[in-house]
Amino acid sequence: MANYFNTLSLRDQLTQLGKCRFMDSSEFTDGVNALKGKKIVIVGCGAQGLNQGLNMRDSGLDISYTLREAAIKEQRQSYKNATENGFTVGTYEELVPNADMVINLTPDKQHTQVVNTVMPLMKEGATLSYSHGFNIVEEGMKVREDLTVIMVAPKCPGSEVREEYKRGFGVPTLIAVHPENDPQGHGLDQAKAYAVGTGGDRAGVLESSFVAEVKSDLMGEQTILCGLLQTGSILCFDKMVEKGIDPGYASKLIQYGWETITEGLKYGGITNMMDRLSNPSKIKAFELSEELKDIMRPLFQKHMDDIIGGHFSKTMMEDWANGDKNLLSWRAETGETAFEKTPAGDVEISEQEYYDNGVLMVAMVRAGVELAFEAMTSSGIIEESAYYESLHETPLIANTIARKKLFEMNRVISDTAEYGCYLFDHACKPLLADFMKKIDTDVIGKAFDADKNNGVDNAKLIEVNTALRNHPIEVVGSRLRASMTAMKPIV
Ligand SMILES: NC(=O)C1=CN([C@@H]2O[C@H](COP(=O)(O)OP(=O)(O)OC[C@H]3O[C@@H](n4cnc5c(N)ncnc54)[C@H](OP(=O)(O)O)[C@@H]3O)[C@@H](O)[C@H]2O)C=CC1
Ligand SMILES: CC[C@](O)(C(C)=O)C(=O)O
Ligand SMILES: [Mg+2]
Ligand SMILES: [Mg+2]
Repeated sequence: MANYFNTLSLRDQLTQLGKCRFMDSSEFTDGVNALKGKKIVIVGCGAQGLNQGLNMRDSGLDISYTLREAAIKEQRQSYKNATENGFTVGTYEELVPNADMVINLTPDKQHTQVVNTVMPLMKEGATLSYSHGFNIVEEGMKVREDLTVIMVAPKCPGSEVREEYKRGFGVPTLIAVHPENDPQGHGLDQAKAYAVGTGGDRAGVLESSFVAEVKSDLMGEQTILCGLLQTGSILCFDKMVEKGIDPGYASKLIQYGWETITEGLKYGGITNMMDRLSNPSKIKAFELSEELKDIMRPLFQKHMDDIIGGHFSKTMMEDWANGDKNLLSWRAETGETAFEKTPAGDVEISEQEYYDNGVLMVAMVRAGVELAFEAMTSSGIIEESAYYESLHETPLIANTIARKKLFEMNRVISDTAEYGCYLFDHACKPLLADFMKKIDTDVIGKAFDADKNNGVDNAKLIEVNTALRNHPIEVVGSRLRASMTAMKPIV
């Protein structure tokens, strides 16, 4: 199998990378009808499998789970997830031959083996679905010609797919039909019905391509969504402790701080997040973030280049072949960091204090979101898609850190995202070493405007506000958020 993207002509690469159409809510009036009464069998019952299945069943669809035999026999967690929630569970032989749609929600590393096992059992004309296109795009999986191949990719961790659905909202979702596999021409209708089933249509659906999803998803998760939140957590915690801030306070400020400040981001973009700071703090956060952008830009660009060219997927697949040696040692290393090992203190931190005492965190979020967006859009990824993969998803990942720190984030995201997160973190920490030497508690741990820093130059403030409000991510963001009328608050 060869990297599918690299086999395309430049013209086709650009067409597929740029495929992205924000769908109007009127296109979903048929609801789940295209899948109503169809037998839908999900392979795997982990982060995405369980939560998508719960939503789709609540939306009136017929969902059951197929697991590998050992998982059923040993009653593993995936078996418990499915049976304790009242779903039918069966082996591949029992459930796949009758399925109208098979949804592959196993880890990306397993896709070639899973698809090669399941495909011969699938009935003529059935549909195979993915939630991430790695297997098709990076590994070049060829699927039987009579099968329809679609993708419904929630831009969010599985846990939040469920939480947002229960709140009456949903998560932005990319849908796509693989151009090589749409023999009956009904792939798009099925993908739309599936997105309604998970609640994705309430938050916004992009009709995209496997290629655009993979390249943007990998970029978002490696950089702003997971990589920078990990780097920022570790660096900010270590700095506060070095400067004498109580470790319990520092731990709490970071664990819950990302969630609190990015809630402002989710509602009103970077403008609103920065507006939550006092004017002197906002100017300071702006200056820090400009400096951070200059330092980190080459790293963001390298990640984008490695993703587009296939170097990232090649090296990750080498680690798969090597028994996940890097992934497992990096995971263990993360568990040993002082931030991870220091429990949040029993101290009250008000919502506003997370902003006031977290100026550096706000600066990191602004820098990371804008850099990821800029790197994606300059590589041919459309702005709407880049917005979801940077700004919109950051709060959803931050929610997982609030639950159980980096351990929880890395547990909930896919193994692919976790690998890329560590890769970025290892390159980013040394890059920020000199920058961090200059950092003191006035921008992390204490309020910047507490005593002497409480005046502003009007001209400077106007310049900062203009720069923030006119960034292209703010322009596309305010348009997209206008359609998210059912968004519900978290904190
Ligand atoms: N995690 C996330 O939030 C997101 C994930 N995605 C994508 O969704 C897909 C699923 O990822 P995710 O939910 O993280 O996966 P998980 O790691 O949470 O899911 C693991 C599930 O797959 C099963 N599984 C593992 N290995 C095999 C195998 N060899 N054969 C059959 N079943 C196997 C496990 O069952 P058992 O080991 O018990 O047999 C378990 O049920 C991926 O393509 C990912 O990129 C997309 C968006 C977000
Ligand atoms: C953030 C990573 C992700 O792409 C996701 C939750 O959307 C993943 O692969 O887990
Ligand atoms: Mg994703
Ligand atoms: Mg991903």
